[in-house]
Amino acid sequence: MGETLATLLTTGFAISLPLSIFFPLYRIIAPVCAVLLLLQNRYGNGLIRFPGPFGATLTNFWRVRWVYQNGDKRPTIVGLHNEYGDVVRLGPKSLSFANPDAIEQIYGANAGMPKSKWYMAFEAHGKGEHKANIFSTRDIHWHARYRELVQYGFHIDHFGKKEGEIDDLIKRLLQIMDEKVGKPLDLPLTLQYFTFDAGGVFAFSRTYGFLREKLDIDGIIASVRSGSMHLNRLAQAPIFQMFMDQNPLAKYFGFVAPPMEFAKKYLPNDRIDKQLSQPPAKPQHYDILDAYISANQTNPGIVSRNEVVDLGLMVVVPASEAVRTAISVLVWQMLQNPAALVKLQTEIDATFKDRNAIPSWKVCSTQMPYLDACVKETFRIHSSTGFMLERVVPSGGAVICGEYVPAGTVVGCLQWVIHRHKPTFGEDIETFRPERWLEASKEQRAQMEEYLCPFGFGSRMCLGKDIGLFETYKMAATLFNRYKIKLQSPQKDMHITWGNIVSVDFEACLERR
Ligand code: HEM
Repeated sequence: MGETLATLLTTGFAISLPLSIFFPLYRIIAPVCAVLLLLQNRYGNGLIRFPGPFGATLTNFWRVRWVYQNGDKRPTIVGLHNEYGDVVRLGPKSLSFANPDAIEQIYGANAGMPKSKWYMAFEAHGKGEHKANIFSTRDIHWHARYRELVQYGFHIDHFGKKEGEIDDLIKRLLQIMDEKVGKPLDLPLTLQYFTFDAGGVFAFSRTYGFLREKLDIDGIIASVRSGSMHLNRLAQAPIFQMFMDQNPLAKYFGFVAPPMEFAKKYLPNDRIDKQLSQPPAKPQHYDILDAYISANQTNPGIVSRNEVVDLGLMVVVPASEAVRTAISVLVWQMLQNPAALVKLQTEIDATFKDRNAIPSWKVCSTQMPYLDACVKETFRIHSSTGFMLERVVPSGGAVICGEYVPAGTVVGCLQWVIHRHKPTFGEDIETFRPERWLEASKEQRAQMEEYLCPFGFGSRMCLGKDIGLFETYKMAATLFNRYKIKLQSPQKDMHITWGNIVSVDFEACLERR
C-alpha cells in the first residue's frame, strides 16, 4: 500500500526513483514546513508584543476549538480580557480590543476598515451560487450605496405605520399564551413564532403562519439555531470554510443553506413581479420591500432583484432569532431580580389601567423610564449577538488605543466586552441593575449610551435597530401588564447557545394578572 501511494504521488517526475528515498524526505520536510508556518504565524505578523493564549498566536484553529468548547456558555472573550488586559491576541493575525476608545478608531467614518473574511460564512453558497449580501459584503462602496437606497424602509417613520398589524399578531400570541396559563411554556420559542411573523409583516406585509400553525414551520427555527452555532465555529478560521461550506465543490452536492431555501420559498414573487412591471410609485405597503422595489427601479445595478433574497434572509435570522433573544433575556432577567420586577410592574400599572391593553410604541418608548432602563440593561448585560465585529486594518496600518497595528491585521470589539468596561458602566458590571441608567449623572449617562452598542457601530450598524427596539419595548410592556410570570426552574441558569446569536432557552409558567 505504501509503495502504491508513493508511486502515485511521484508519478510524472520521479516514478523510477527508489521509494525509500522519498519517505524519509517527507517525514522531515512536512514537520519542518509546519514548524516554520507556526513560527511565521507567531512572530511574522508584527503582533508578538500583544498578550493572548499561546495557541492563538500559532493558528486560528485554536479559536475554532475554543468556540466549540464554549458553545453552551456566554461568550468567553470577556474572560480572556480579564486575564490578558485591554488588547488580546485572538489569532495569528487578530486582536480584540476592550477599551471603548477603540470604537471610533476601528468603526469610525475615517477608519476605512472593511469587514473581515469571517463574514464569508454568512454568504449564499451551494448549487453554483456564491453571493455577498448587505451584512457580509466587504465592498465598502457597494454597501454604502445599497444601504443609502434601502434604509428608509427600516426606519420607524416608515414601518411604524404597521403598528396595527403588529398588534393583531400580538393578540394571536396572547391567545396562545392564555391557552398555556398554569402549564410549562417554552417562552422563547413561543416568542419566536411572533418575531418570525412580525418580521414577515415588516419585510413583506405578510406572515409566515407560525402563530397560526403554532409550530416551527419547515423546522426552520431549529435549523437557524444549529446553523448559527455551526457557522460561528467555522467562521473562526476562514480557511476552514474553504473545506466546508465555501468549498467550490459544494455546488455538485446540491447543498443550499436552510435559511436561504426558506427565504426563497416564501418570497412574495407575484407581488414583486407585479410592482416591478409598473412605473415607480410612492410606498404602498409601508414595508421594507417597498424600499427594495423602488431601489431596484431606480438603481438596478446596485439593488438587483437578487438582493430581495437578502431581505428574506433578514427575517429568518436577525428579525426572528436576535429579537427573540432580546425579549427572552429581558423576561428572564426581570424574573431573576424581583425588586426590579416590582418597580417595572408599578410603572406599568400606573401607565395602563387595562390588563388586556397592548401598549403603543409611543407610550412605551417615551413615557416609561423604568422600562427604558430595563431594556438598556438587558442589551448591556446580554447582547443578542456574540461575534466580534471584525474589520481589517487597511494599508499603512492604524493606531488603535495608542498601539500601532500593521496592515492586514483583523481587529474588532465584542459588545459583551465593551459593555463590561468598568470606568463607563460601574464596578458591578455583572449585576443586572436598571437603576444604573437612572442614577447616573447627565454626562455619565451620555457616555453609557454612547458605548451601549448591541446593534453594532458606524456605517455597518444594524439596519433593523428600530424594529428590534419596537418589538422589545412593546412585548416587555405587554407581557408584564397581562401576566404574572414565573420560571419553571428558578434555580437553573438559562440554557445558552453561543452561536453568532447568543440564544437562550428556558421554561416559564404564566398566570393572568
Ligand atoms: C434585537 C435585535 C437585533 C440585534 C441585537 C441586532 C444586532 C446587529 C448587529 C450587532 C449588527 C452589526 C454586525 C456587524 O457590524 O457585523 C447587525 C447588522 C445588521 N442587522 Fe441586526 N440586529 C437585530 C435585529 C435586526 C432586524 C430585526 C433586522 C432586519 C429586519 C436586522 C438586520 C440587520 C442588517 C441588514 C444588518 C447589516 C447592516 C449593514 O451591514 O449595513 N437586524 N445587527
